[in-house]
Amino acid sequence: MSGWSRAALEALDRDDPLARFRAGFQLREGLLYLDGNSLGALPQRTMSRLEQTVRGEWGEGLITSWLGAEWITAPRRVGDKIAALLGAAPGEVIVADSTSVNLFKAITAALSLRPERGVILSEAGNFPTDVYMMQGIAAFSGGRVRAETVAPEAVLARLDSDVAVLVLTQVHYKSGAVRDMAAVTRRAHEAGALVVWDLSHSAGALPVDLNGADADFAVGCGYKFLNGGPGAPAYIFVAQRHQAAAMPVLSGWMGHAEPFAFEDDYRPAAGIERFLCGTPSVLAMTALECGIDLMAEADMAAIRAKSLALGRVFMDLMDEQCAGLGFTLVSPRDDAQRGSQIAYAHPHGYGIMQALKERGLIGDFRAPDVLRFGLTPLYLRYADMLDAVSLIREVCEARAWDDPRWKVRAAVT
Ligand SMILES: Cc1ncc(COP(=O)(O)O)c(C=O)c1O
Ligand SMILES: Nc1c(O)cccc1C(=O)C[C@H](N)C(=O)O
Repeated sequence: MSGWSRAALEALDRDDPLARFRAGFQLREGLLYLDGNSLGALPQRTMSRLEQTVRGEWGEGLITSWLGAEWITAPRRVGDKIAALLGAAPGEVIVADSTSVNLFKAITAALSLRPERGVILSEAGNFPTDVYMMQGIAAFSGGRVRAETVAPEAVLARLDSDVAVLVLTQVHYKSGAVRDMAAVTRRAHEAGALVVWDLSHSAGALPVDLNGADADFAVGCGYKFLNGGPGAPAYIFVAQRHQAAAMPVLSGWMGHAEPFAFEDDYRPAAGIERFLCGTPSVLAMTALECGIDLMAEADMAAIRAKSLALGRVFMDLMDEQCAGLGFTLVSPRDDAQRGSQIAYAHPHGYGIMQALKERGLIGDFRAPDVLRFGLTPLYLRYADMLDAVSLIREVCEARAWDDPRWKVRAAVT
């Protein structure tokens, strides 16, 4: 027995120091949104801010808004705000492009710092784009570098004098397991390698201390826990100590030392701006900034404490209500090793998730059999955990997965 009564959970909600944030999001009554680790919810303030940017800054100000509305400095301004969430210093993070593109930039910059080494290493089962980018870089290198993946538990032992760059995700997208950033970075540095961290499932979900961990490079998504909107721009961190020597391979004009000098030859900007490439999407950046500003009002220690507590409640209730229904916990039960999502494997995982979505619980399914439930402390309530698990039990007891509509998987799950 978990012992979690509705009254006890509602009492936790009443005492929740983050409770006020829920009203800051557009969430329809009755919806259980457990997918903020894939696409964060819409902050109310984003709508009015976007309208102001579109009508006033674009509509009225037109091109003068690049300076007048400070569009031109937005990548750095928003980057500095993200830096504060990641334990980085101002001038170490810039907002640009997608996470995939920033992976390319970070990996190639790291390779330029280790010209005598030829292996880009990652773990099997990492988020695909991280490994695909490694493979693309290796293919383009004409044999100079090789992309290699090993089993997660074999990564540290594989670090030797061949490895130039280690690419890892701090919180695993499928299991939610957390890597110890400081310990892994230390081991990589001892072996002479640099590390690129993908923080897509960490930023805004748990305290990150890039400089405390002596991190080299990091990248991450703006549209998950940072609530920046679908396709929000991503960010890249380059430690101050690497910035002067790390050469951008995507040498676009926005990363030039003097973009508006329109020189014939590329000269990289002195600082983090060299990791800009082309013109940023101002509307998307505006929406991202709203999400970041909202996140910055919350205490990260409170976010982490509530995220872990929501997870414990969810797992306790699953143990109690869904025992014997075919679920296997995929996420670590230990708080210290878990990010902000709970994943279960189930042989009918896809059908179960479709049935849940029809009934108002949105989570997601990751092939071949994983159901993922994202726990976003800014807008979820403890009582939502009980509603969610009760619905999961109902769907399973009714065998609602067994529906001809779900014999074929949708392209986006
Ligand atoms: C760990 C991780 N990296 C990268 C991405 C995505 O990168 P992009 O925004 O380039 O699609 C995701 C999710 O889509 C992810 O979970
Ligand atoms: N980036 C996504 C997209 O463009 C469509 C649907 C989902 C996504 C995701 O974010 C997937 C996500 N990174 C994951 O952890 O699985």
